[in-house]
Amino acid sequence: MSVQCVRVDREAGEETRQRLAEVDLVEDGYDIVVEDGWLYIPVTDPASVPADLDVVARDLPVRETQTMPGDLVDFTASYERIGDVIVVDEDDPERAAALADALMDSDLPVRTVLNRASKIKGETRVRDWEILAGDGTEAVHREYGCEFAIDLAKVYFSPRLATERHRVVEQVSEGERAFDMFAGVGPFVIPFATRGAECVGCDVNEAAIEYLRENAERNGVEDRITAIRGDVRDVVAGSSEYVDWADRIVMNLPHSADEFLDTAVELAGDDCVIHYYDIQHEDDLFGPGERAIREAAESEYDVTVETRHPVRSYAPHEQNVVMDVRLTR
Ligand SMILES: C[S@@+](CC[C@H](N)C(=O)[O-])C[C@H]1O[C@@H](n2cnc3c(N)ncnc32)[C@H](O)[C@@H]1O
Repeated sequence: MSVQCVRVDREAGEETRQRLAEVDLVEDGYDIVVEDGWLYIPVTDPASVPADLDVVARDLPVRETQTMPGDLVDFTASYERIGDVIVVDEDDPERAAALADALMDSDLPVRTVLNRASKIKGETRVRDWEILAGDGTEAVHREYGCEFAIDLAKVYFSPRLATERHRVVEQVSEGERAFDMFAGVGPFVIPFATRGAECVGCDVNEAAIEYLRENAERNGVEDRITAIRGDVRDVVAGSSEYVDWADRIVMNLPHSADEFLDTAVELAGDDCVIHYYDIQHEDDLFGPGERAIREAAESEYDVTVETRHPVRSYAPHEQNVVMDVRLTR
């Protein structure tokens, strides 16, 4: 997949990587690649890259897990970075404590180290955390020029979807109307609004809606975002305001998006693209979603699947996939 990268002479590679890492700009989800004497370092936010560095787009291999940098090579655990919070997944308490100490002593910008203490669960898709070092579960994360305040103990957020979200964001044009049915803290609608879209983000989680409002203000787009708390089915059924309204709909609730397709069809205007996220077995990644969408929409709309691709692997033989589906009538 095409990713924004800093391209530097190989000789200056490590120094540049460290410089970008210090300001939290290295995108951990892709491998760094060397080719023809150049090093390509994927970045989270091309707009914040210092002006003396070249930013180019190129294909890079997706990195399934991030391994610990230089001074932490003894640890094989993977990690994710959300602002200055590092998230690890370590079952052994002694190793977890040693890992947290090593991370706090490393040259990474780290305020807190969290260990996963449960799976993502329930309607709000939040997990339990063990605080291994530092304080609190709140972070401010930057993604492609936008800033998101997040409390990981209260809301869902995954930095691994950054490139996929950016792919969708790039399709948005000024003046269009976008509805995110499961908006979380706003990683789709906030960048949509920065491109001039009029957006609605709905979420059943009160804390997510509070952060969505705060993040809209942080990014100066509060005038273009309406944040609504509630089950999106009730929100749409209870008001005609958004019926036939949307040019674009985001459905990122992968295990149960099919249960919300009737609501999506109600929201859709005459020409509407749905970004439909799903988790399916590798034997038939797209069939179940496509059949469900056709069943919900085909009596009213022509249905065209414009894009389909895996986003990341979810479990052995299971993939998180996306389809961009256009409904026209
Ligand atoms: C997988 S998260 C996605 C959040 C965000 N779109 C993102 O990419 O980070 C799904 C979100 O849907 C919300 N949710 C679950 N059921 C819902 C419902 N019936 N109506 C509205 N939101 C719901 C959860 O609270 C959660 O924030």
